[in-house]
Amino acid sequence: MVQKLELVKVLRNGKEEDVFSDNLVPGDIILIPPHGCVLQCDAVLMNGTVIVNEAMLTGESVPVMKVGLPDLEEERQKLFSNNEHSKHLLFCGTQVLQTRFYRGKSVQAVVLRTAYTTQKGQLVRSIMYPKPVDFEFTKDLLKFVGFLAGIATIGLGYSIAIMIIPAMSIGIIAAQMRLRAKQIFCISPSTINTCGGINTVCFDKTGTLTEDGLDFNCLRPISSDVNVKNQAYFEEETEEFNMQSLPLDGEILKAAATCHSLTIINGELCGDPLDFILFRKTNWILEETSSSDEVEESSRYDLIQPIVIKSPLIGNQIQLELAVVRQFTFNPTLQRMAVIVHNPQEPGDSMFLYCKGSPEMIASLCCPETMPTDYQKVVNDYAQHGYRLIALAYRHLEVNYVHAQKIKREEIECNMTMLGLVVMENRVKKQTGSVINQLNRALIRTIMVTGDNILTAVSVAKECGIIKENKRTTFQVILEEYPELMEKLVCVCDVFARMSPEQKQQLINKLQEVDYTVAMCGDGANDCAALKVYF
Ligand SMILES: Nc1ncnc2c1ncn2[C@@H]1O[C@H](COP(=O)(O)OP(=O)(O)OP(=O)(O)O)[C@@H](O)[C@H]1O
Repeated sequence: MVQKLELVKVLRNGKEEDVFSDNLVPGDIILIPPHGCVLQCDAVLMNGTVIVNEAMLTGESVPVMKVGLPDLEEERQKLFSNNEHSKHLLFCGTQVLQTRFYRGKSVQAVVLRTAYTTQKGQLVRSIMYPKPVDFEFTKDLLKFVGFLAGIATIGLGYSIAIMIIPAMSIGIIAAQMRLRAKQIFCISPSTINTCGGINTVCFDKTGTLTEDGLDFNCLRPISSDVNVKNQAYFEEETEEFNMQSLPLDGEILKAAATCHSLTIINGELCGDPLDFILFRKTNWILEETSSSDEVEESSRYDLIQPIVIKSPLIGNQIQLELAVVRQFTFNPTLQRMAVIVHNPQEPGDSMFLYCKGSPEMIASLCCPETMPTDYQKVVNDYAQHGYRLIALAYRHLEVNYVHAQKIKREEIECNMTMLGLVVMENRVKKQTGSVINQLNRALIRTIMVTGDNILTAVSVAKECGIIKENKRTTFQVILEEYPELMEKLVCVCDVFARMSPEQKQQLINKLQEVDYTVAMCGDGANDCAALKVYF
């Protein structure tokens, strides 16, 4: 049930061997085929990058990119941790869609766990043998049965006490059948009683309360013409990316075209919807080199990772080609992603870092003189109207290819130049309002837990009926500085914004500590921790 019996290529004693998947042991080095495969164990990626579909574990339909463990002395000293090294972990049952590698070297991973000890194995175990849950309801039921039994012993109704347990079981079976008729399958029947007692439901915003897709609204480029006012300033709002009309020689366009984790799978461009919309808007072209032309492409781009982004061919304009040398994938805790880009027409040690992320985070990493004085005001104006904002920044780097592969992101994601803001619209789902309304009418409290900006969150919360008035707080500050206030705040606040995955989990814990019975509703990988606490 956990793993299929398949032949897997492993490297043992320096030789390639085919072994059956049930003979894999922790420490084996597996070779991942370039055309992909379904993984039969949990493993740590050692080199190259792979695109994996983890839908069967996380429910996330967008494929994710995993990168090889960095070959750094510092990294070797660290103890392996599932959370910290999640970008290097491949899970049993997930599907590798694509691999990227250099100089014909095969992509290797070290087996970490097999069979029932894998993440999938643990999931199967928890479904087959759910933990006995000590629900309040069951406790109360036993007390009640005890009470009736007491009465029965004094001769009033022995038969009632005997009947109460079968009656409860029949009730649960009937409830299960009603749920099944609505296509709701319950793996732990005792949970049904608890669901009846739910008085709080937490919702993730993006993709749960709002649509998965986004609409591009406009671009707010920043002028670098600091001579005029000695400070950068926002240019006019524009609806198109146009190289000629954009400042800084089109750096903002290059940032939007290269700073993403999109990939081509079966001829189709796949990835994060936000990245997808932004890239599509630029009209640039993404090319992935296949294994057959890998050597030729590698030599063209000085052996860099074979992702090439080209500007569209318009009239007799020169086509610009940029190669993505390294990707620092999006991390919700860091609220940003970045890429190192090289133009093969320029010297080998001239590279650019393009970074995009939340407006607050990117602003904190930019040089102050590159920031318009009204930056916060412009951000707040859009956020108050419910727009989703992404800031873009860049920095010139003097590093060669080898150095670019080893450099730590904290070392380069600083002293950047702010390029501008991308304004996106994220519409509320049609059914959201009625669901929230239904919950409110049933006197069930609704809470929004989101990684997005507080003003955007409040605007969306108002639109879908979660709040009627502004209530704001900064979760982390209160958690660290005033832990004694936390219990009171979780009882009154209805919107929790800029929440990292760990904070979402902490919030659910806190609500449970103050005796709320909490349900969590989320769609993304950043909700997994919070979803898990509920169970
Ligand atoms: N692909 C991306 N590239 C760069 N920055 C991003 C990307 N996706 C999101 N961000 C920024 O990081 C912030 C945090 O993202 P996160 O996924 O935790 O929350 P969210 O998507 O805004 O909301 P929710 O938690 O409701 O899904 C976002 O508000 C956005 O500013």
